[in-house]
Amino acid sequence: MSSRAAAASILQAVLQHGRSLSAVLPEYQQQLSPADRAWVQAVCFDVLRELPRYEWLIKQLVDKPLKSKVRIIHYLLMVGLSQLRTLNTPEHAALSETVNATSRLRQKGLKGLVNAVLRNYLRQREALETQLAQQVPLAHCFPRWLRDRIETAWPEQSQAIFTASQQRPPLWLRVNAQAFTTEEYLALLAEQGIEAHAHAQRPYALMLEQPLDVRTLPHFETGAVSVQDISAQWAGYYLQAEPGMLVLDACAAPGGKSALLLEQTPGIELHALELEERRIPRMHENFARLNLQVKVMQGDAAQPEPWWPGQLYDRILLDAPCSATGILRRQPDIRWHRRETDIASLVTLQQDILRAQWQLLKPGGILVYATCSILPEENEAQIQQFLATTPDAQRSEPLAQTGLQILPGTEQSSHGDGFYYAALTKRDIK
Ligand SMILES: C[S@@+](CC[C@H](N)C(=O)[O-])C[C@H]1O[C@@H](n2cnc3c(N)ncnc32)[C@H](O)[C@@H]1O
Repeated sequence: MSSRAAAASILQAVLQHGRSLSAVLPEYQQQLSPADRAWVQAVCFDVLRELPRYEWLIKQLVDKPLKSKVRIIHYLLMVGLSQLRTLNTPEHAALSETVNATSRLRQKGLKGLVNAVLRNYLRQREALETQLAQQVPLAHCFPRWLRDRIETAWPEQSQAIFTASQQRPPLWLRVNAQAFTTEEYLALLAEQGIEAHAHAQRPYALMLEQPLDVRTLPHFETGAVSVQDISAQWAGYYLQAEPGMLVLDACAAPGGKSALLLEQTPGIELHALELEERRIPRMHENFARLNLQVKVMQGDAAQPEPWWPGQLYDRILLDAPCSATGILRRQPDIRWHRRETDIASLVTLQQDILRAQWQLLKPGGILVYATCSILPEENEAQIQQFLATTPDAQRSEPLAQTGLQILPGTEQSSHGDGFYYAALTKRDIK
């Protein structure tokens, strides 16, 4: 399959058939060369991020909407336009390869149309792009309900959030504290000519200047480093686990935060729970690469009876299932799949999990509630509600006043994802 035809098929699967990009992309990428894999990903990310802009352009350039039987060509046109608008593909290659993909997709009869639309775009490019910027501003690249919620919650930061949510994230690494100091690992990177810099407050966090294939990093296979966004790297700091403690990671797959906890506080006993069976093998792979001992359990954090071994935990990390509105830049299809009604269901699910987990916490213990959401109802409002109805719960240092909401695109985020942390401690009120 050609890369253009693959990209069009992926977009159709995601946008017309409602499949998730993270499931569909690897299925097609398997059939492509490494260079084509990266190319297809770049096109799909671009189109999904700016979908309303591509829809608008096609509306201007195609007389009649394409019938459902030939809908694949609608997506192929987006692939063609993305090459001309964003990917800087030479024009002749973008045109001829996209037109050729029409036959690969068994729509030879529409070659002329694809050719005409792309040429038309090139002829009117400047005027179209000027009009486009007015007709479909940045905020319109997000569904109406989500845009409204973000603008209402964060009137001053919303533009920065929208801008950051359209950008490619930088690559953050977590140096394995059991293997190297950050300085030692920076020196290894420098030997290979890889530029990176350390975070001022998270001692094992490094940001690479240029993205690269992480498998080529020094000692990656033997667990020297892991990929982890900087916002996720605060989890251990707020949990404050100490050697000898029994710790639960209640929503653990793929195990990034579990690994951080064990690397940075060796000597804890860690239980990692995950609901979805299919996500568990990845956890085992990650822990094996890092040579970490974790008791992995499958079960529902909201229903502890079947899986809970019976001891109360000193620390619980609850990295709850959420709207993922803080990581729109990593999952550009989420905004088109989510419905506004999902938010209320997620808030209820989070509340159920939080209440069940609270019962498993020792008096004096700390529970850290985290999400990669930027919606207050999943975060600060959720915690306020919990505190108002849970007499033995109170906020814990260093988040004693309020939770920490990290917003993408703001200085405080260090180019990291949108994230939220609250730290709660259980008072002994007997
Ligand atoms: C935000 S992700 C966790 C990421 C993980 N902590 C890390 O840092 O690698 C949330 C996880 O919770 C799982 N999950 C969702 N509902 C759950 C439940 N009721 N009980 C346990 N796990 C659940 C999801 O399948 C998903 O793997």
